[in-house]
Amino acid sequence: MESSLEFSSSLGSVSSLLTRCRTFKVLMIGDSGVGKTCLTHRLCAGEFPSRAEATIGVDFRERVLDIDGEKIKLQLWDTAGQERFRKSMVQHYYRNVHAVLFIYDVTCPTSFNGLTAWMEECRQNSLGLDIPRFLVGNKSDLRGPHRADAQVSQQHAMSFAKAHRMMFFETSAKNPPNKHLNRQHNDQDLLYQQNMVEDIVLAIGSKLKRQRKPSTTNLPICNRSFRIPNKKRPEKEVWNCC
Ligand SMILES: Nc1nc2c(ncn2[C@@H]2O[C@H](COP(=O)(O)OP(=O)(O)OP(=O)(O)O)[C@@H](O)[C@H]2O)c(=O)[nH]1
Repeated sequence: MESSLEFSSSLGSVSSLLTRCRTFKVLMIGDSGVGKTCLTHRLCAGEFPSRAEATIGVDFRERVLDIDGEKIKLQLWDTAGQERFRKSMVQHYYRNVHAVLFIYDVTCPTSFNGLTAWMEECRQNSLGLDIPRFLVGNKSDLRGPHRADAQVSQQHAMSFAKAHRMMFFETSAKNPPNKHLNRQHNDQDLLYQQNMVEDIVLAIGSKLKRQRKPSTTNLPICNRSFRIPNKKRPEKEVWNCC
């Protein structure tokens, strides 16, 4: 009896080992301070980190999703926004990328204007237009009725997303999402949702699941960090960009 139990449990482990799990590399890019690290934590661990420091080189986080019975692993590459912490890494960022999240801060129009430069960097690194792109306006919890000129309007961002065939989300890595606020869909690839961190993960996973060339067995097996050695990791400065 004991041995048959052992046998069936080892069969279970073998079958779980054989369970298909495709890994996709997802690049998080955007100006320094827009919240790439916090959003990566939130998307993968479901929480806002208690401390945020400037990313040096790149950090990794992973999230495994079950989409219609298939395991999809998203490997989020949280890249450095500051030029001095990224310049020697840029080529690594863009190798074998399956999706890109362009992130800006909704309370910082400069970070939105900076998206063109990030798109240009993608182009220079031969990122094909077939790679799914997502536009994410972060820090929606800081939106207020005042100083509309110091915020990026949702209409403006939506037009940008539509023009560049991106799926658009506005969210906050900090505040819990409210699934029932201001939700609008249309049947195009463009999707606008307010404050839905979890829906961003699902949208990326669902989009990638439909991709024909998903397998990335050549991705490095790396759990968390890939940093430029011998550089001190400074505390994040307070951001007053706009
Ligand atoms: N209020 C609010 N603050 C946020 C949010 N996301 C990030 N922050 C804050 O914004 C600052 C920068 O966040 P990071 O996640 O380190 O920004 P980053 O884009 O990774 O910056 P780099 O690593 O320099 O590229 C930190 O002080 C965070 O606490 C958010 O959704 N709401």
